[in-house]
Amino acid sequence: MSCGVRLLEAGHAVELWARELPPHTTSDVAAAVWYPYLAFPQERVTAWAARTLEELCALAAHPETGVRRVSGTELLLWPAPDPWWASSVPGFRRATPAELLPGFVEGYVFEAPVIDMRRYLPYLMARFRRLGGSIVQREVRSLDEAWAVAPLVVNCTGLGSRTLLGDETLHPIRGEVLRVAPLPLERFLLDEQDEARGMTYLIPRLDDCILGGTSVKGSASLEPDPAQAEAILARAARLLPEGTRIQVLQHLVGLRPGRPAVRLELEQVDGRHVLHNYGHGGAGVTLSWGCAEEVAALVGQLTDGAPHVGPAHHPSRIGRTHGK
Ligand SMILES: Cc1cc2nc3c(=O)[nH]c(=O)nc-3n(C[C@H](O)[C@H](O)[C@H](O)COP(=O)(O)OP(=O)(O)OC[C@H]3O[C@@H](n4cnc5c(N)ncnc54)[C@H](O)[C@@H]3O)c2cc1C
Repeated sequence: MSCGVRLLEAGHAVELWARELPPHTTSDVAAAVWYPYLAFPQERVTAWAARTLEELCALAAHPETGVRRVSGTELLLWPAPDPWWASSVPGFRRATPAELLPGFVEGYVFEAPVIDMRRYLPYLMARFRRLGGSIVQREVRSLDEAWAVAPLVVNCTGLGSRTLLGDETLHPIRGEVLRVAPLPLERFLLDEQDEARGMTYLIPRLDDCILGGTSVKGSASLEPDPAQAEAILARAARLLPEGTRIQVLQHLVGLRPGRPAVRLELEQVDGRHVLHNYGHGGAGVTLSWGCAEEVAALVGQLTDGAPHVGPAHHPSRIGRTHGK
């Protein structure tokens, strides 16, 4: 959706094809807080994440986008150096002892965009349509279907590329979160260091709170696991004032598109072009605008940078997003 918006803004004709639409995509399940997690390689991810951070902060000025800037703390059970993405986050600092909860020895304090996907995805779809883009719900079984109607395809099918392209480096990383009624919590809290215990995140939003989470590589089941819900609740309770009542509203499961490296590259097949943009792991929202802008720049280079303003006689399809 971000690619579609940027391509339309650059004057390309864009039609988006998707097998599932919100609220039925992986992106709908995202927690979603800006945080580079399980996405590689570090250098490209840092640049995409930094650019996306700027864009999300700008969107946070408009409440209808569902994006809000929230401060929070990542709690550490044992000392650790600054995370590699720290330099992307203005105001990143170490927690003072008063900001730590019992049992934690250190922490990072930072402000990050929190994106309420139930609001954000409809906002993006409306923005995409207002710019002249069209959305068609359909499955693509082979890129030939898209090339049949457009010279250039942008492939943003996430985990779908495993079947579509036979990309076996792409794998599901199953994640579960709970959407719960608002909690007495103004800041987000992250506690992800102890892998054996499992990661914990509490993300307050305007009218609910997201509790997470899990991360199981290779598991492709979308069935909510009640035992995981109990475990998430127990981990969250440790970070909340004693006796806090938690009312679960929804149990969500999604499959992160894991890959050793995000695939953002142009491929030429028998003289036809496809621009891949998939494999964003646990950070698809965090990298979205940075990647979209790189895609738009590559499309610009392919089309000699010439904007394609006005009605397209032969609109090109860009993968899930199509453009010219
Ligand atoms: C529990 C959980 C928590 C997460 N939390 C965060 C977070 O806090 N921050 C963050 O940045 N990220 C988070 N993520 C990761 C994030 O959700 C993903 O990285 C992101 O959703 C990937 O986006 P995408 O557009 O590539 O894939 P998707 O959202 O899966 O979209 C792919 C689209 O392609 C379509 N498609 C696939 N195959 C085909 C086909 N053959 N034909 C036609 N259409 C097709 C699908 O129907 C869908 O519309 C989380 C994920 C999970 C599961």
